[in-house]
Amino acid sequence: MKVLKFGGTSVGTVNSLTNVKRIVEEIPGRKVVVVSALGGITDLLIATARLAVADDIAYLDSYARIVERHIAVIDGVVPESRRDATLAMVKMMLDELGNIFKGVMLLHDLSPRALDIIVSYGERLSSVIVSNAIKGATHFDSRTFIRTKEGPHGANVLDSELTNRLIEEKVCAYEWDTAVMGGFLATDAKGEVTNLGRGGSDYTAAIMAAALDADILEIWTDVDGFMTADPRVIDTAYVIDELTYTEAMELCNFGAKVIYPPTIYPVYHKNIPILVKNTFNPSAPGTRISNEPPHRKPSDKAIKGISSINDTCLVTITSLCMVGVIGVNSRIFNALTAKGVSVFLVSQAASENNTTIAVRNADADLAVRTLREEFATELATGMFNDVVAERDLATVAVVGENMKHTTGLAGKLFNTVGRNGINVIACAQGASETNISFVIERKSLRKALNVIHDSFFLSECQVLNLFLIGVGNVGRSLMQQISKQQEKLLREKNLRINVVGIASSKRGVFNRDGLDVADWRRLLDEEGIDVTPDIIRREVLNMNIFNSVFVDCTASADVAALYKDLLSHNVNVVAANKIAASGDYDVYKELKETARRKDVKYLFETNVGAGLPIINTINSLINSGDKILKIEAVVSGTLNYIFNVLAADVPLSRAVVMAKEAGYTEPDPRIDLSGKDVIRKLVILAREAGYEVSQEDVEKNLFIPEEMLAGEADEFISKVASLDEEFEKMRGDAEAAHRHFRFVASFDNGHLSVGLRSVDSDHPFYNLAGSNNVILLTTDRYMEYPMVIKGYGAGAEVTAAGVFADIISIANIR
Ligand SMILES: NC(=O)C1=CN([C@@H]2O[C@H](COP(=O)(O)OP(=O)(O)OC[C@H]3O[C@@H](n4cnc5c(N)ncnc54)[C@H](O)[C@@H]3O)[C@@H](O)[C@H]2O)C=CC1
Ligand SMILES: N[C@@H](CC=O)C(=O)O
Repeated sequence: MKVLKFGGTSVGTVNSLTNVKRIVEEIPGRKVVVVSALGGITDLLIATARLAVADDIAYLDSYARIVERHIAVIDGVVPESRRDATLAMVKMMLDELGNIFKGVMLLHDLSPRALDIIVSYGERLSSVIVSNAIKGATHFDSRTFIRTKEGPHGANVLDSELTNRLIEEKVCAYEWDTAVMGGFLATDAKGEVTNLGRGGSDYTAAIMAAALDADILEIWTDVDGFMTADPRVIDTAYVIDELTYTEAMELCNFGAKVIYPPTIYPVYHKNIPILVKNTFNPSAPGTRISNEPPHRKPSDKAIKGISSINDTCLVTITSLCMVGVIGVNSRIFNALTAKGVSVFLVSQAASENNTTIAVRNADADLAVRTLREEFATELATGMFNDVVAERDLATVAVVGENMKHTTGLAGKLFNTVGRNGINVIACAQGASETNISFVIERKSLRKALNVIHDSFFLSECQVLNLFLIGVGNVGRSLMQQISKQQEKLLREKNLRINVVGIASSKRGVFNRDGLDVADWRRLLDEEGIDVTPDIIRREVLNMNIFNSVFVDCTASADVAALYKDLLSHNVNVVAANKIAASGDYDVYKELKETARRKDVKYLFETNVGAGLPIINTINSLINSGDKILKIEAVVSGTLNYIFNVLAADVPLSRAVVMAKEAGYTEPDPRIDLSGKDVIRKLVILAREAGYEVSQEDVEKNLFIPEEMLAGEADEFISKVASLDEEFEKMRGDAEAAHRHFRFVASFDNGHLSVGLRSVDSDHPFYNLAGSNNVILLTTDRYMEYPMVIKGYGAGAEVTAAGVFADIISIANIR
């Protein structure tokens, strides 16, 4: 036999009721159908009662809506043959209800008992309608067999013994094929109407399933089953196919509202499985909850789901005198129990110096007052410190039976949230190891849920959330590459590149759900806001999104100045911009140190040699114990290109324009022509090789007169033309002598220099075409034959590819 429970959304409309009718009528054999009130009716009943007691005549309109809703569904789902009889029954109940509202208004009295009676009409009405809608169904009035008694703090609790006996007498004793009854409803020993609490229809169904030894309890709702996390917060959350009773209990005790927590106890004792199904998608398999799901494998994910409470206050009691004193915790809990304060998390360090409890924000004042009263003497004598409450927090619970004995799980969990800048304020893990709960600031809840979901492979993919700053040559190329590669990375590497921010120097567009990079121009124009670097910083930090990467494709010092703050807030930084890595040494060190401390990345591989693997190679050599003794390099794509294209008919001024058009130069080409770009790169190389050097330490042998560099960038090209003749002569002489000009950077025995050199055909720099770069690294291990890295050293495509590689390296994919 099956017991099926249909919630308010399932019986809320003619359409959904039609589904219910179909689902039930297709089931062969005996079944019990438990229904909630029509969706929204319980709230409407309460609201109408409140209007009535407040003497507000608007209660009549509200009551009329209740009447209309019920009549409409009868018209829509009850077969014609039973429609009049059903209407008559329902109208009689609605008239009674109308009279009760009238009484409430006249008496100005809405006692809890009256309210219980009023809300009971929801299920009484819906069950009569459903029983008449379903072919061959028999209606049972659950008030006659679900019995409550008074529990702690005057609450109604199930009298299970009596209820089971009454079910035998009032239900089992009769012949029926389909029994339909209202959930939630009950009566007490005096015959007064009571109920099983909000959500109690699930509980009624579980009680029936246990009493009747059903084969299965089916909870029909409006979702496909238990999800790995709240899908409103995590768009990659998915339905869990199987859960144990413990896992389901842990999840729904802690925020997942799929089933009412007490539902699990009665069926758990009888080992009756629960199947959570979607009335609106009956073919979906749903979630099966049982003692030992048949398909569970040891290789299953350790974490089955995550749930959370967005409403937490931590109350802490501290004293150095608590150590070893027996009974402090017992006093805390007894005092709170006496006041009906529910505690859902407890944390006490082994030092016993303090006990922290988590309560709902609404209970916080009462909890603090209660504990201050309980420990009044200790507080007065200063033995105990004042009781403190920290509000506006959230609790996250990760749940899974496979967590048991999965070594390193808690470590990974806290590391993951910590790397994303989320501070864990309190935590608790029971020895059963099926739940790790921790408390964080409420504003970090979304980020925490996402990052846990992402990192524990509950999500089908890893996510990197990118802010792309700078939409010039490199930035645009990067967007094209991302747009082209996004789908493949997702498909083959389970890596989702989610661009959540794009900014030019003037406009920025930000959206945590992701932006279409292919459409960046329109997005900036139509949906963008005016930005400055400080606004960009605010947008990034306010979004507070997990696994975030700030990608700087500008040459702006103001943008580079944001890195420290971003890294401090656990935002990874990938920079094509060389300003930070080559500027003030202390800043460079601090950025690296901050990244290390915050366990995020500060990557700038493209700062030297664009897409060539130079910085990573130096890092690998150093980390494996090598020592860089000497660096000789041609690292200006622009200058190398210029010296390669100079010809009788291509003067210097033309070559500079060509380099700019090819996308090799810095936004301001004077940075290249003045040698500054090479100086920056040499400093970065030496620093990465472990030397504390600055741009001032570089000996400069430059070829553009200082005075030509003054003024505006645009004027520079026309000024350069005055050097054309001199350069043509130099070029002619070099050609005649079979020599090539190269602008060489050198680090040798601690000495840094840059300068123009002419090299002959024996020199390794002689054959260096186009904008190519070459780096010779002489190290302890590469002494006789230096390591050579050579290839394209500038250009939007290769640089963007290098930036992209830095970004991807932040994700843990292979
Ligand atoms: N082009 C190349 O071959 C290589 C370039 N790089 C570096 O990449 C960076 C970008 O170079 P390109 O794309 O060639 O230059 P670009 O001039 O084409 O692009 C820079 C972009 O940054 C924007 N920008 C400036 N200030 C900004 C701000 N405050 N906020 C947002 N955007 C801002 C500019 O409007 C411009 O669109 C530079 O730092 C350069 O040194 C590094 C390696 C190679
Ligand atoms: N302007 C630079 C670009 C790469 O860093 C160059 O010419 O090398």
